[in-house]
Amino acid sequence: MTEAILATQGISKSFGALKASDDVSIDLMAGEIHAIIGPNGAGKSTLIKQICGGLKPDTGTVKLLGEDVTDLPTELRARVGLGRTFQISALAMEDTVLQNAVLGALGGQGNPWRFFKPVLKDKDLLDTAMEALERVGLQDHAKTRTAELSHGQRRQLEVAVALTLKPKAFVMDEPMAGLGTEGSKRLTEFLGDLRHQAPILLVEHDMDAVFALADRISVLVYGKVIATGTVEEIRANKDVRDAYLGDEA
Ligand SMILES: Nc1ncnc2c1ncn2[C@@H]1O[C@H](COP(=O)(O)OP(=O)(O)OP(=O)(O)O)[C@@H](O)[C@H]1O
Repeated sequence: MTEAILATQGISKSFGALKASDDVSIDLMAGEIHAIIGPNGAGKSTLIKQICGGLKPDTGTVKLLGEDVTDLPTELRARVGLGRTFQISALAMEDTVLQNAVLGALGGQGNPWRFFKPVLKDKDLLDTAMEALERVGLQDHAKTRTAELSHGQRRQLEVAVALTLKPKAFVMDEPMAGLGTEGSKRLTEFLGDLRHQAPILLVEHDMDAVFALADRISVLVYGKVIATGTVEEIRANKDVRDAYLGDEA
C-alpha cells in the first residue's frame, strides 16, 4: 500500500470532560485534497492544531512522510514539509508581495542571524520567492504593497509564502473565508491544480468548494470521524445527512 504523506493515528484531546478529538485517524495521500467538515464545535480547529504543532494530543501520533512528528514544534514541522495557511492572515500588510515571500523563504533557511544580512539582495532567497510568486500567478505584483492586494490575491500570496518552504503537504484552514463568488471560484481552480504539487488537508465551511474539490471527505462530529469517503459516498451517507448536511444535501 502507498504510504500516506500526512497521517494522524488515534489522536485524542480532551478539555476537562469534553473530548474535542476522539480517536481520530485520518490520512492524506499524494495528489489528493482531503476535506474535513463538521458542524461548529466538532473539533476541526483542535485537530488542525494538533497536526500543525500548536497543541499536543493526549494520545495518538502525527506522521509526516512516515516520520513521527508528534513532539516537533510548529516551525520544525514546517521545515520538514508541512505547509500551512491560516484562517487569519499572517502577512505583513505594509511590506511588498516580494518581501512577504522572501520572509517565508528565509524561514526555511533556519538561521535567525540572517536577519542581519540584506536579505532582499540574496539571490537564492529572491529566486525561491519569485518562483513561488510565479507559481501562484502574482509575479507581476511583486512590488505591490500587500495591503493593496484583493482578498483572493492575499490568499494566493499566503500559498506562495508556504510554497517557499517546498512543502510536502498543505494544511489549509478555511481558505475560502471572506472571498466572494468569483474569488472562491478562482481559488477553487487554483487549489485543484496545486494538489498535484503537494496534497491538501482542507478545513472548509464552503460546501460548494468542498464538493467541487475534495477527492475524499471526512466528517467530524463531537470530535469523532463518523465517515470518510468520496463526495458521492458522503452525500449519500445517512449518518452524515442526519448529523450535518440536513435535507438540502
Ligand atoms: N482551549 C480550549 N479549552 C477548552 N475547550 C476548548 C478549547 N479549544 C476548543 N475547545 C472546545 O472543543 C470543542 C471543539 O472546538 P473546535 O474549535 O476544535 O471546533 P471546530 O470544529 O473548529 O469549530 P468551528 O467550526 O466553530 O471553528 C468545542 O466544544 C470547543 O468549545
